Amino acid sequence: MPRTGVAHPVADGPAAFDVYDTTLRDGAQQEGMNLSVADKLAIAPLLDDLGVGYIEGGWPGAIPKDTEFFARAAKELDLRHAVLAAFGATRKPGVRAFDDTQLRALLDSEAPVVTLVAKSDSRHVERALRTTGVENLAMVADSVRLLVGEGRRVVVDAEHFFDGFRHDPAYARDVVLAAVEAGAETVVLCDTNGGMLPAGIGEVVRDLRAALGTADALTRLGIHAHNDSGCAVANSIAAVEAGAVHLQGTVNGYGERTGNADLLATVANLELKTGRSVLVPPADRPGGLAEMTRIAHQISEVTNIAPFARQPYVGASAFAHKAGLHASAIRVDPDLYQHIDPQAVGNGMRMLVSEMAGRASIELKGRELGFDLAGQDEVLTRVTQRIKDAEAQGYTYDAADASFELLLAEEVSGTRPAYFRVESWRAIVERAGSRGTPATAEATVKLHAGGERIVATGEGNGPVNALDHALRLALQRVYPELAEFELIDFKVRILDAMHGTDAVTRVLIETTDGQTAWSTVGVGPNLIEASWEALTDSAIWGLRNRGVAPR
Ligand SMILES: CC(=O)SCCNC(=O)CCNC(=O)[C@H](O)C(C)(C)COP(=O)(O)OP(=O)(O)OC[C@H]1O[C@@H](n2cnc3c(N)ncnc32)[C@H](O)[C@@H]1OP(=O)(O)O
Ligand SMILES: CC(=O)C(=O)O
Repeated sequence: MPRTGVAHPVADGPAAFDVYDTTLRDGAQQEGMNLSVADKLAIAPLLDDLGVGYIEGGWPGAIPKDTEFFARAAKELDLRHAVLAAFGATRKPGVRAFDDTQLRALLDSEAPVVTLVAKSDSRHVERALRTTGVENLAMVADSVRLLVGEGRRVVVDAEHFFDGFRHDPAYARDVVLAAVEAGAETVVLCDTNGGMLPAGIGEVVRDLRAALGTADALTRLGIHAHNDSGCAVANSIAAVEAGAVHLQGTVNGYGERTGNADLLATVANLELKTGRSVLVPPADRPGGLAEMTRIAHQISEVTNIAPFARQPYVGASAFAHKAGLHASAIRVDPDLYQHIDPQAVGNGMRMLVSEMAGRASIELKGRELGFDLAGQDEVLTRVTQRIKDAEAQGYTYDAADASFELLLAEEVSGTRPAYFRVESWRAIVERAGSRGTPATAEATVKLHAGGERIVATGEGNGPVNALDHALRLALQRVYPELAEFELIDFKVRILDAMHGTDAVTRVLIETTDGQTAWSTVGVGPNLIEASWEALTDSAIWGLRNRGVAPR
């Protein structure tokens, strides 16, 4: 087969099973996502590390950034296994394929694989394309033939296939046949509106294969599922089990509306639950399933969309255990409450401590934090009770590991790390000037550390900010390490909304020293008091974590 003008890495043909990523095309259709060319160039190698076979880079000719992406990718990307695919549509009705400017742009992209979206629901042909069924079949065949003749491998995305097949099975089948007979190597059945359920997907794929008759053996089918019914991953697996050998999806399930099938969960299910080997990670770089969690989070960094904690397999909560009964079984064997070993996908098990904890939860969390509490029933009972009492007052420890660790250290050793002793603190807010002039705050702390009594005053744009400055200023003379600590998140929650301004307040603070991030909690009837508690816990945990001895 001729391959003219192809500058990107080329794979000779489809594998027995293809994983085709469309994060950079359909994923980018997600509300709020706007990927630059540099973003796409940063994501593509991560997808290659994951081990996908294809990276759909975008729609050159329709979106200027995507045209630029393909031009730059040819020079800048060094992909080990994945092949780039350019996405576009079949020729316009009544226009020769050769003269269709968008098809020309797909050729100009020099992507070795071109994926064409084609109408396969006769209602869409008539109402959206406003042409005849016969002309649409010609649009599919002509477009595929042109691209194949120019040496491109062609995938056809049969848009609205499942709805179309149910409405007019013969026409939907004819679209598939037109693509295959013209030389498309794979026809991807799209649940474009995402409303299907797994049983229906399996049924349609099987019925189509029967309707293809002898052509079935020559036809590679794929699946492209959207998540509008919440079933995109299950629908993709149902299609694979019914015979699809090409899987499309997006990392983290990004995509139009409610997103596409999450490629990560789908491939993890296929590899770990059905025994198929579908990823081809590079031999010379860390990748594949075991790096999936890292790759998912690195891609989140580039898309600037916060990772979803409850995402299957790769989410921070995917293997986080809160209930005491779960922990007690996990202490015997983690498999009793986990569907896989989290390490298989590069994730890890975490214990959460809360009012739902039992002694086993505390023992396992303690082990995670470096405390061996096995057999220390008295300590375990005391800590469990203290946690339950504190959570009843409004504390929450599953979001404040650092405060829990300090509490545990105190119960184990009998004392709290004595880095400083607070004599008093105060904060005032002042607005000097007329309405519209920003208010400022000033705080004074008096404490004892390093054998001295220290009085320090800090200013800030609010009382907590001022207190934070004053506390650091006072302590930095004795603990210069504090200069590296930075407050990165501050959350306030009113716990008893019925009480209005005299309600109990919970403050959660996240701090970093550039290497580690830690969270602390404070609770009180007063926002500033709760904040002070979280701020002091934060300073103490940070110093203790660095191995600094009280001075
Ligand atoms: C299911 C999917 O997600 S497919 C991917 C969809 N992605 C995108 O739409 C993102 C990129 N899109 C774009 O940049 C623009 O929509 C373009 C450049 C493709 C087209 O823009 P415009 O020429 O301004 O047309 P517009 O978007 O208003 O309408 C789409 C046209 O394509 C036609 N069309 C739709 N599907 C197809 C198809 N498979 N084959 C040929 N023409 C098609 C429509 O009938 C309509 O034609 P009309 O202009 O004669 O009414
Ligand atoms: C092609 C595509 O993105 C769809 O049908 O959903």
